[in-house]
Amino acid sequence: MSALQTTSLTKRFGEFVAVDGIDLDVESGEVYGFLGPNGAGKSTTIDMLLGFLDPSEGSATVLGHDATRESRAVRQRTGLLPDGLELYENLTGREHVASAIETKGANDDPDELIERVGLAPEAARRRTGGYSKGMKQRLGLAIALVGDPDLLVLDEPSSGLDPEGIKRLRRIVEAEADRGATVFFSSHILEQVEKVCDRVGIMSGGELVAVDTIDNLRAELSAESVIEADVDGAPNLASVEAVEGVTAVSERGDTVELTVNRPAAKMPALRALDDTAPVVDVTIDDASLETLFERYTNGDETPATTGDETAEESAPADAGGESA
Ligand SMILES: Nc1ncnc2c1ncn2[C@@H]1O[C@H](COP(=O)(O)OP(=O)(O)OP(=O)(O)O)[C@@H](O)[C@H]1O
Repeated sequence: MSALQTTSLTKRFGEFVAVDGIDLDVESGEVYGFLGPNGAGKSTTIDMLLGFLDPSEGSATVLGHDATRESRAVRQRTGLLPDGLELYENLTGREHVASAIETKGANDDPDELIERVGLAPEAARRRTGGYSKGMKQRLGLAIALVGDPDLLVLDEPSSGLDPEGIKRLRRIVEAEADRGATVFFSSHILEQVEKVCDRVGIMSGGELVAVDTIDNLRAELSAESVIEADVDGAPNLASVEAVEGVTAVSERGDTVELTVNRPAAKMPALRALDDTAPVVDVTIDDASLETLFERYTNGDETPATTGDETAEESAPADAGGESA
């Protein structure tokens, strides 16, 4: 069953097409990574999914509700951590969580949620005006978790988190998925998406340019490995080039560089080379997920490989310990 489905979902701002006819399909219980560099259209899509923006064309169905006409019903069952969370500076963190519980008619214990996201109880009793980015993100996550939502929409949730916060976020996402929630997780940070998501959709320039499981992306990636082999003697490059799956061969001094387009071609290529000149050392560079991402989003801004791991000025003490 789909938790979230869009049909030709489009958003134009004047002449500019921010989201260009995307067809998303996210299964119930799935952890879906919504990837793309800055400006790719992720936040605009999320705003349409939750009824904050009307589509210019197309439609979205979220948890069985029309995202535009029934946005209240969608939002009641969704926990959202928005990009650029806005807080009331004069209210404490705990007051924000308590207010979210009241608004949703939920019966969560605010202190439990605060502990779960790793915000120290003393920090939660302070006004949010002095919060660091990481503390705001933790608080935003606590608010998103209110009422055990059927769908969690997390827009760049790791932004501003330190490594401990990122690990904790991952465990929370996993626990939410185990509970049966669907998690829609937007990010330009590949490393985190790779670790938690069942499938990813890659946005570029407003278009959904790829959708696949991480395993399939990996398989496609390993399709391009570069092998550097140091040889003792003069190799016959033509016989290596003849091996199926070898796409490029070049020689630099005693080093031969081979590019293969599938994992199964690595050993035959090396054997063929070794037959012509003994191979004395080998390094294999399997392309990273980042390389694939760059290929799909070519021309767009290069994504970061790690989070904005900005140290929090007043890093919250680990109130809850490291329980999973
Ligand atoms: N209200 C608006 N008016 C005009 N253009 C807009 C508006 N909102 C977004 N855009 C443009 O639409 C494009 C997509 O923006 P969006 O915020 O959805 O991207 P994103 O993938 O979420 O990027 P980021 O990771 O930077 O948040 C950008 O070029 C942005 O400048």
